[in-house]
Amino acid sequence: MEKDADGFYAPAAAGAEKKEEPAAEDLDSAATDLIKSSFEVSVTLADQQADPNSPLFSAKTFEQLGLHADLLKGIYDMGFSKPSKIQERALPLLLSNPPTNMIGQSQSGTGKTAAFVLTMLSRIDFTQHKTQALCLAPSRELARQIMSVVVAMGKFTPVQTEYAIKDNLPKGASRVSAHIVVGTPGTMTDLIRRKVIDTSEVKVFVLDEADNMLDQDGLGDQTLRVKNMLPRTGVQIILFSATFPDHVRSFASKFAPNANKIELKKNELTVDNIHQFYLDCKSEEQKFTALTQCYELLTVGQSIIFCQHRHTADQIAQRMTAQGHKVASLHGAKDASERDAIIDSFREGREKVLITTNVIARGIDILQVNMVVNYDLPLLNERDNWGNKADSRPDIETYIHRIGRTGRFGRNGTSINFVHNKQTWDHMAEIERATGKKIERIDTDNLDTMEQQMKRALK
Ligand SMILES: Nc1ncnc2c1ncn2[C@@H]1O[C@H](COP(=O)(O)OP(=O)(O)OP(=O)(O)O)[C@@H](O)[C@H]1O
Repeated sequence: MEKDADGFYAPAAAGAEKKEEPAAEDLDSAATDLIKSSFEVSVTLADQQADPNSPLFSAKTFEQLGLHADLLKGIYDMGFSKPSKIQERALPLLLSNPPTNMIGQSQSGTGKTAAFVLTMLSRIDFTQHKTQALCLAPSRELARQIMSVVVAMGKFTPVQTEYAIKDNLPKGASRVSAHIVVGTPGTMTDLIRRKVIDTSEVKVFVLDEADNMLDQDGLGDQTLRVKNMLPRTGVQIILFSATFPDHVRSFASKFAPNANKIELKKNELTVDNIHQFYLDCKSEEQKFTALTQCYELLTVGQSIIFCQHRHTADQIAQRMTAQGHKVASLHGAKDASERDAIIDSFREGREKVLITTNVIARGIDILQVNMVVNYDLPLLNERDNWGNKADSRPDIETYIHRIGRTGRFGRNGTSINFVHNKQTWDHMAEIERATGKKIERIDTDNLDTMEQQMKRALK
């Protein structure tokens, strides 16, 4: 199967036909970047997959993991040659009978998607035209990406798929009989309630970004509602994430009882190939100046800039556009079709810089992204007992997921945090403590030194 420049698996021929042709100059630069990066990656990837300390290490082959021949064909067609550590450890447990629940943790970009997608595909009886696997993700962008992996891995199977995301089903659709349905919890609940999706034959229920999906302050209620509409017995529940904070862990164990567990230690939460920096700004306003100074670096590959609020993302995008830069902004206030167009265009490399909020902090896999900027550090949205906004604390999990948008599957990546006052300094120190990783200062006094320092990290 053809992989896009960024490694996104477009649904076979239909996707390829729909794609507009990029301008010739874009093609040139994309091709040069691609050749360079895939060469570097193929050299280092083999080394990393042979290093027992790497999250990409495996002692086994895909053949040894007990997968059906049609799925092996799909895997090799996607260009995978060896499993990663999480795939090697999780797949035999996931595929054994009787089916057992799984709570699986592995760092961002280490191949969790393949582990749960192969499980869904392995458990389907293709002679039955009934929905047998449901997968939930926190955003439509991630649901669409997971679907592209289902379609790519299932290319040599007769799998039928359907989305449960907003504005996607044809109006008036009365029944979905696809084997696998991937979606977001609100729409999935709605479609099951309206009996558009029949859950009576569901055998596998996957939560990607499971800690987020189970969080009682967020999507937890909706996810639980979906689970309560599934058969009481015989459903294998699979939870995956790079993070499982303590307050979610115990709920996860109740949600997926008697699960096999694969866990990370605290100091393993982030991968070493993401180089973390901070930029010392004098004020909130100086952050924007610093950002524009970094612009050349931001466009060396592709980059994602994270802001706390939608209006900040829009504002920065407007100001950068006014200065003649080509950037895109994406957040939850945009409508569904606009969101799809923006992320697809970024995946195709049409824009080099994407300014966004936490909406795409998790799961999004675009191999060409080699820099992530935390323009605002992520904050927990906490309230005190009286419902007032509590003192802000950094959101460690979101930080880990945000920086994980770069450094995918052994590639080098860089993250830059903007700090500008005592509070943001304290937040950064707390993030360093929690992840056990040092965040290095970037020297902004001398732009040349700064550029050299950053380019070294990107090599
Ligand atoms: N065995 C493999 N060999 C080569 N590439 C792989 C393999 N497994 C996964 N990949 C690639 O690695 C990248 C990251 O995989 P994936 O998106 O599944 O990571 P993840 O662990 O789910 O990350 P996150 O926590 O950010 O969601 C993808 O581009 C995927 O195609």
